[in-house]
Amino acid sequence: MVSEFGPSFDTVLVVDFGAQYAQLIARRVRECHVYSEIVPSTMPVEEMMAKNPKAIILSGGPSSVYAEGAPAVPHGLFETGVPTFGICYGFQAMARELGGTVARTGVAEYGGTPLEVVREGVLFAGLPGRQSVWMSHGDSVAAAPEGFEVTASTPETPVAAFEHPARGLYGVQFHPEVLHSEHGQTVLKHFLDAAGCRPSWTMLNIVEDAVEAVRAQIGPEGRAICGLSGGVDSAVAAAIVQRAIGDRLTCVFVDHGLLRKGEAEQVERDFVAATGVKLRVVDAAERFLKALDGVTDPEEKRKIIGREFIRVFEDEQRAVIADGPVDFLVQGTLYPDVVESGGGTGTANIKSHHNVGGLPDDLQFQLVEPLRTLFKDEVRRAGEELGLPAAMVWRQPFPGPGLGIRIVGAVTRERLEILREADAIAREELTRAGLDRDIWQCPVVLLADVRSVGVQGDGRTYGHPVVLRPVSSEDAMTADWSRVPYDVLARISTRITNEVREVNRVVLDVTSKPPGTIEWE
Ligand SMILES: Nc1ncnc2c1ncn2[C@@H]1O[C@H](COP(=O)(O)OP(=O)(O)OP(=O)(O)O)[C@@H](O)[C@H]1O
Ligand SMILES: O=c1[nH]c(=O)c2[nH+]cn([C@@H]3O[C@H](COP(=O)(O)O)[C@@H](O)[C@H]3O)c2[nH]1
Ligand SMILES: NC(=O)CC[C@H](N)C(=O)O
Ligand SMILES: [Mg+2]
Repeated sequence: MVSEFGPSFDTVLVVDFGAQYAQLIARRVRECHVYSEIVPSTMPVEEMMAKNPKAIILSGGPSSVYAEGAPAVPHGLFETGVPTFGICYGFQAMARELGGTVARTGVAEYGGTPLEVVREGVLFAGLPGRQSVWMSHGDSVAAAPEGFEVTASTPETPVAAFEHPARGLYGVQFHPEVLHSEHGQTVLKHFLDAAGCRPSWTMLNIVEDAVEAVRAQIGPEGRAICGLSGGVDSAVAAAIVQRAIGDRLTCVFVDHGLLRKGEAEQVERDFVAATGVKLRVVDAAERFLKALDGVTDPEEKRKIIGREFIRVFEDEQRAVIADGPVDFLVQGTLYPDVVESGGGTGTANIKSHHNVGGLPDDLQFQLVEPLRTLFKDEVRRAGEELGLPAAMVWRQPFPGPGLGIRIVGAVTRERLEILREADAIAREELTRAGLDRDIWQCPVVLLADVRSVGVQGDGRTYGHPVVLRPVSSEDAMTADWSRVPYDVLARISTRITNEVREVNRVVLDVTSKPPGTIEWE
């Protein structure tokens, strides 16, 4: 914003090399009260300079810097004199561009890694000499460019951070934007301070902006239906749209047969009570299970579920048409759904979220997605502002494709029943132990095509394992496995093997994200 007295806040550009975390970097900058926006790495430097950036951050990315077609540092960027901070791929790209060397050393680092600060310099000023950082890389900087000082290393990566303060250039191999990097936010803040960014930007009221935007998109006569799942994202999206267009909104809850025990009843009861919104409940189990018959490939499952959702919404579109045509479909899509579905610039497709990458090509609706640039915790804050009940705002996420992507193997009614029982026990025990808020979510996964031998009641069993996947996370982009107390795990295991006949083994998933994702499919 520029007034006659000059700009009131500074802008930081995040140059996106196809990172999983570009939006997260932008958000961390906004948390420092500095305005930030993401630009593609293909944007010409002149266009970037037109935005008058006070600082630039080069993001991570999936490519290898020397690979054919790898995104390059925008031509002429380092000649602009704008202070620049490279992260992971951005760090490697900076090193390479300025005459250092990058190599595939054969040793990758994923997840929590101990970092040793060898010189505080600007980035690590006042921070502990040893700290844990979050890594996700296969390439490494073998030699820093001339004039740069190496400031940190890890056991596998001798050059884990470098800087050239006189030129305003800084870089780290780790991901400071990820909360699991102990002092990441401080490192970022040190860069912003060094670049002279003033902490003068405060977030505009997300909710009011969103209501206005929805009103403008749908217009004074338009009607919408909203896919409502009982989860927080669709609840907040529905509340925003309800504010914008009132009773021209109809919510549709789809029971696809892949829900958890008691879920359909609970959503129907609690949601209407809390919001007073018009709700239609559709029993579509038959059609989803038929479409999924024999399908084992995760992406195929996701695409089928995404398509069937839309077909149900189209049926509903016809069913409520009496009040006037319905052209808009509201979804509680969040930024991570978009990123993981490969929706960023050059971002890899990790999995097609049913509501993004799983949508059919012949979609008859215009999508209304008021939360598309936000993260879960921002959505929760919006929900609180909208006055939604705490139980709804703090509900653990549950994926739209439901138990369909928690059965490794084909989905059948019998397998769903087994998983539903095991899942209900795990949820009950975690709630009883008071862990609901500590744990982001705890998928229970049925390894339907795996069998193992057990001994129960002195007899041999040949049953299936289930996996417990409790994770802690801030926004599902990264996660760590939750350290659930052993006695709680023991109770869950005993109860599941006692009460669910087909399951004779319970295993715990102790993988962070990355490298694992939260759901198994
Ligand atoms: N059973 C369902 N019926 C109707 N729409 C659904 C259903 N499940 C998911 N959706 C739609 O897909 C969107 C994405 O699902 P997702 O699970 O990411 O969000 P959510 O269920 O609203 O929140 P949460 O992430 O907390 O579970 C939802 O916001 C909603 O619009
Ligand atoms: O609505 C959804 N539709 C989907 O297709 C989908 N896939 C994963 N998830 C949820 O997203 C978060 C991140 O999950 P992953 O680490 O498995 O990608 C976790 O919270 C997952 O439960 C989905 N939600
Ligand atoms: N997260 C990243 O930016 C990874 C950078 C690069 N692709 C590597 O593997 O080293
Ligand atoms: Mg959900």
